[in-house]
Amino acid sequence: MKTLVNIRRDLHRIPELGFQEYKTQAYLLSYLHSLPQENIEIRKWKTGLFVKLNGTSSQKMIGYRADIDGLPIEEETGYSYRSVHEGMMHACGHDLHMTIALGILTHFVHHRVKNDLLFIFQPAEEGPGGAEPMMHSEAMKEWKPDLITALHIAPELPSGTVATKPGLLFANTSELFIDLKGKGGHAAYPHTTNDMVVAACSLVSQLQSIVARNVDPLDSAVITIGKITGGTVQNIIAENSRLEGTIRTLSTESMLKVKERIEAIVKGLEIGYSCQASIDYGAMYHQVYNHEEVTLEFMNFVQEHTDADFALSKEAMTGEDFGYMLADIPGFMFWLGAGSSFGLHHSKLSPDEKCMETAISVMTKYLAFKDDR
Ligand SMILES: CC(=O)N[C@@H](CCC[C@H](N)C(=O)O)C(=O)O
Repeated sequence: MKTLVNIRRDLHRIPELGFQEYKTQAYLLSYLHSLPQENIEIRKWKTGLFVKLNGTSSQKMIGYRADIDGLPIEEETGYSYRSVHEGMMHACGHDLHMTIALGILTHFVHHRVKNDLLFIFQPAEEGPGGAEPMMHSEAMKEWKPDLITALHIAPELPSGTVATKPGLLFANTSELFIDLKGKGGHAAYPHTTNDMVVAACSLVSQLQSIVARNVDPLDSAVITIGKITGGTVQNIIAENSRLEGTIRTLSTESMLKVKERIEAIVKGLEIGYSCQASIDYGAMYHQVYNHEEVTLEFMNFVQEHTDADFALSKEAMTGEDFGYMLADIPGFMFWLGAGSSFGLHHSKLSPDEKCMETAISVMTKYLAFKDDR
């Protein structure tokens, strides 16, 4: 049997983007098939999996979700087990999330509980979002959990720390794609063109004013443009440019306000730069809202019945489509400290693998505790 560390490293080597997690799914299936099969039911869903462990005398179904996709980042960790997929990396800890889920699942294959347990290996968390369509799947309709939980690694917290809070944990998100089309031409004749590199630069600056001047400072919002492309070569004025980004807000009102302002600014840009613009909001994620009672129970449980250090979280501007699951099923998400000096979405993210043992110990104890409640 492989160790958890070996499993994590195997998965780390093969990061795949959303809905392309074929090798990952095959790896997970091969591991699951190596376990005693008597009480396991497995259903594939696109590149994800639903894995049900049948309880001994089930009254309830408890769900545990792990996301499985990687990011389009060229890894720079220097690990001997670094990604073998060029330009892709598990830079958000989903390799650890999957390994932890397998660790919990394996424990309960050998130590059965009364409740049914549903492990959800979900594709495309980074985009375009697997949780919402998974919620509408046949498997989820038949195996809908009564309670659902998930974790996310937190590189900035000491390894093994468990952190969460009742209520709002993660922001509402919307992707943002803006395409600009003007008039290209010779670099030496700017007066005959409408330069879309200049328009894109101006737009990025104008977008900054929305959070600074249109959103209530006590109701946080973020607009990040993570990628700009435009033009063809150094001595041609660009006819096209494209901005790619994301919007984060703590309230839905602010999300609407931000979008309204983006649309007004883009209209102004069209007039000012004699160009055409189009806006696409891509994937939007529901906020992650932890159900009060069950989250408080978990927080007390961690402090009273486990060796893990507990910290009370603040809201974060990260997004997570697990929010869609929590919108329909009671439950909670928590951060798991992973002690890395490089953060999420960084090419050198190096989580401490020992945090996986803590998570498995906390969750196996907690799920056994929930068996009588
Ligand atoms: C935990 C985490 O980092 N999640 C991602 C989710 C991204 C959603 C979507 N692609 C977007 O950019 O809005 C995050 O960036 O917070």
